[in-house]
Amino acid sequence: MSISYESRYASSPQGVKSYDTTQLRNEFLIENLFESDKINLVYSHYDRFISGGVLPINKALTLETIDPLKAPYFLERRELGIINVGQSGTVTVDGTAYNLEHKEALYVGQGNKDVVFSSKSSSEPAMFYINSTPAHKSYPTKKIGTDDVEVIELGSPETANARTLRKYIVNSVVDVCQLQMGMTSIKPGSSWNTMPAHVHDRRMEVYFYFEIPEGQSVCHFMGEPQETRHIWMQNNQAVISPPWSIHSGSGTSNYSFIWGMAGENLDYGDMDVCKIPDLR
Ligand SMILES: O=C(O)C(=O)C[C@H](O)C(=O)CO
Ligand SMILES: [Zn+2]
Repeated sequence: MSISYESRYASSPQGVKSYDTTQLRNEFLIENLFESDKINLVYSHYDRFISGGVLPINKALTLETIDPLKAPYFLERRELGIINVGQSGTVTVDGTAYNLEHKEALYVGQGNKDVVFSSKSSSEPAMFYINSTPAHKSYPTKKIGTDDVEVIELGSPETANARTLRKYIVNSVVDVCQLQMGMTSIKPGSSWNTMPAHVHDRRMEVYFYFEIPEGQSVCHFMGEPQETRHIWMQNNQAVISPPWSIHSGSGTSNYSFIWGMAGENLDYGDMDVCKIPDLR
């Protein structure tokens, strides 16, 4: 089989207070997203959010249904967001081919039966990072190129959090049921993402860290604002953030990450910001 999945159940904030490093990592860290000629998925019970990596090298890979969906095909009741963090590739949706270059994205609406991923070159493969959430309506499939995104500059070098945030799959760019996805790149010399930190109890979130240089790492902070924990992240790993948790990180160099979220509403800005001196 080219597709494999793992289920992660929800944890309460009370329970997480007593987790040691191993249990924290087992519950929230997603280590092996990209494996040659495989689709690796993690099905989180927070908002039934699926995160995955697709790495076609020698063959095309089909997004087949998985048992937890109990559905005849993957997108029967789901929508899908794809961002290519590798080289040139193609996603074919019910016979229509969409070429995705580095950092281009595709939104695939609910009801599409066949989704097939391929790379243009096996020596310089595409790497498709994917997020999928339950969907109640079928919206059109749409490619989002690097010129289509909404760009916001955040932070400053003085507070070590200068970064560029790009909104790819948000409802001002593409019609969606509940999925939101974007990419944030930390500027050289800065290290912090999402600082001041925030929570949004209406939505869970997953961060996928990439472009971390060899030999460097990102320390990701999670937990209730007054009860934080950390997880050391390596390149091309993701981390699940429960709705009650902050999600922020500081790297030993600059880096990028893809954020994806789902839940109650589509209001990107309705986060509850935590005052930095109040964090514990
Ligand atoms: O650097 C940031 O700030 C972010 O990228 C924040 C994420 O977009 C987020 O957490 C949205 O809720
Ligand atoms: Zn957030």
